[in-house]
Amino acid sequence: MENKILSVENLSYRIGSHWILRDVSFSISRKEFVGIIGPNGAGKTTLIKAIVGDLEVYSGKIVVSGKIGYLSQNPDRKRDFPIKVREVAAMGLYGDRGILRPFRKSDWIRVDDLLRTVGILDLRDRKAGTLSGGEYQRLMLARALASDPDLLILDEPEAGVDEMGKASFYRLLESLKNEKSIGILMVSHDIGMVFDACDTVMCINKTLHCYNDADSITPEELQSAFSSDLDFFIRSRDHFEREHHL
Ligand SMILES: Nc1ncnc2c1ncn2[C@@H]1O[C@H](COP(=O)(O)OP(=O)(O)OP(=O)(O)O)[C@@H](O)[C@H]1O
Repeated sequence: MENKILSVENLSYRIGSHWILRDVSFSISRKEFVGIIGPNGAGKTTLIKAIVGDLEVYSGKIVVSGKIGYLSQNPDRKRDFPIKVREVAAMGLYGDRGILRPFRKSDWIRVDDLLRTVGILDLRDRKAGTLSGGEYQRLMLARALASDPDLLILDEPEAGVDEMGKASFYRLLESLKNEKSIGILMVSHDIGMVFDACDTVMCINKTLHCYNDADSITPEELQSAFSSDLDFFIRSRDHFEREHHL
């Protein structure tokens, strides 16, 4: 498909004799928001690492058609580091495919545009370490957007963010997806938000247990993925029943 920006075929990864991922295949298109759910230790972060190029040896094939913007799990955050919000966002313009020359005025205008897009332009001169969890998350998003990615990957972006903050962050992702015509792949433990915000939900537990429209996934499919995490399964089932008025 022309719109496809990520294709993963038969991805397997093991450490010694222990399989972390087995035969995982899926693809993502532009304007598709995919949520990855699964119990602790299911291999979600490992899958992301393989896609962003942080795993050295795996079997299978991963094809990315374009650039990736990546928000890692628990980004390193030093409260006393004296660097401004604007400067942190500007770092996204450097890197492999970024600029390698001194900053120009037009670059700062671009940085301010990004901060405006994520809703924190008024904080641009604050020290990054003084931001709240939700504000910092938006700053990381601005930095990831700086390279104009085709695929945005987020690993548990909701850590330390309250319910209102999460909901508005997911709305922001939804609008970015359409405005910039990007694909989004997000790992999350917030099952309710994933079912509400994502177009497609992927349940993983070493293997792919389901990969379908958020509206079509059944409790049985969730149970097969979450059999080792009963609490997570019950939350998923409760959400499903609420959504389908059972
Ligand atoms: N470098 C490593 N050495 C040994 N085991 C590892 C290594 N990296 C990951 N693992 C194991 O691989 C499995 C999958 O880890 P991964 O971090 O991908 O899970 P996850 O689904 O993201 O979990 P969580 O929801 O808890 O963040 C876990 O059992 C983990 O302990």
